[in-house]
This record gives sequence, structure tokens and C-alpha cells, in this order.
Amino acid sequence: MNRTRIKICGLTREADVDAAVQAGADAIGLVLYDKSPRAVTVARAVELARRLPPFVTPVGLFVNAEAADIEAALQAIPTLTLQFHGDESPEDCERWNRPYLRAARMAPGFDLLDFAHRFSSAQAVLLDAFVDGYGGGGKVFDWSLLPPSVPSPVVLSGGLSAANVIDGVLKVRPWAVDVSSGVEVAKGLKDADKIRHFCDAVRQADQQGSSGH
Ligand SMILES: O=C(O)c1ccccc1N[C@@H]1O[C@H](COP(=O)(O)O)[C@@H](O)[C@H]1O
Repeated sequence: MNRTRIKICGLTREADVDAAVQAGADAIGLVLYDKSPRAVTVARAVELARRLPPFVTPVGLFVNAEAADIEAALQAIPTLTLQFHGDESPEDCERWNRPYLRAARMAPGFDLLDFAHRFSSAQAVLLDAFVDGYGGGGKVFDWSLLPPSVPSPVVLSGGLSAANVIDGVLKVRPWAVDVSSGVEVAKGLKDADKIRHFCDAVRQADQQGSSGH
């Protein structure tokens, strides 16, 4: 059976990290972008990342960050995977020699195949809806915009929740899914039940997908 990986993003509290781990998340996202309502400092990100058990990946989300800020985060959390969610070029992403995800802001007319070729060094291309403020808007994009295949692993995000993630996994067949707004009670404050329902729904989709339903 295929196992769709799960990233829970925008965590700001220890209890939410524990809930994500408990529910079976493969990665947690720490928003190192000070204009986000979910932003954490590097010092806070260190405290949160320390709670992770082995094999759960901390991901640092950046939007057009200064090199010194990325450097500081990598020094403080050497296991950090990078997520670039702004206007970063391939060179901006590659210079760290670290695994990275590159967010694509999906909208009609956006050439995802060209984007994936430009960022072919990314571990995965993360698909988010085009929103003001770069991301985390809780908005679903039109999945029918996607080409039949993409030459990189795909992380599906943008307005996912327990209510629509089964459909998303079965239609898009992504390597992983990523959620922030859909498991929140308020921006940056997650809900343990919503996280659990989300992860359970992904597992249900995996089962349905393997049994051909
Ligand atoms: O979470 C944020 O505040 C944020 C800010 C700037 C760029 C990206 C951000 N979050 C990422 O956006 C996608 C979709 O989130 P949502 O589930 O629709 O709320 C996800 O990858 C978040 O990590």
C-alpha cells in the first residue's frame, strides 16, 4: 500500500508538536517568516524541534529570507529541511546544499512543468494556491490544473482538511500532503483532534487508493 507522507505546518506550541507526532506526521513545519501569524523565532524553533523523535523531520519555511537568517536557522537546527515559499531562484535554494521543498503558487496559466524543471534539485515541489501573503491562506486551488505527471515528487497543499484530503490524495496521488489552516482553531494554534482526523483521513485515502475504490 502506498503511504502518503504527512506534514503539519505552522506549529508554535509544544502540545501541537506532540499531537502531530502522536497522529503519525512525518514532518512538522516551523514558519521562519516574520510576517506570518504563525511565525516563530529561531530560538523557539529550536525548542519545538527538540521534541521530535527520530525520523520526524523539522522543516523551516522561509519567504525571501536574508541569507544570514537561513544560515542561523541551519546552525541552530542542523537537521532542518528547507521550504522556500517566496520568489527564490534555483540558486537561492541550492546554495545551502540541503534538502529543500520549493513552493509553487498555483493559478490558471502557471507552467508547473517549467517550474519543476527549473527546480529539479528540489526534493519535492509543494503545490499551494496563489494567495496574497505567499501562503498559508487556507485556499484550495483547482487540482484539474495539474498536468498528468510532474517530474518531481509532489507535496499537495493549499486549503486541505480532513474533509477534502481523501479526494486530494485520490485525485492527485501526491508523495505527501501539507496542512496548516485546516487543523487550526486560530492562526498558529492547532487542534489535536483536527490533526488526528486529518492523518486518519490520509490513511483512509491510502487504503482506498490501494484497493482501487
Ligand atoms: O503558514 C503561513 O503563514 C505561511 C506564510 C507564508 C507562506 C506559506 C505559509 N504556509 C504554508 O502554506 C501552505 C498552505 O497552507 P494552508 O493549509 O492552506 O493554510 C502550507 O504549505 C503552509 O506550510
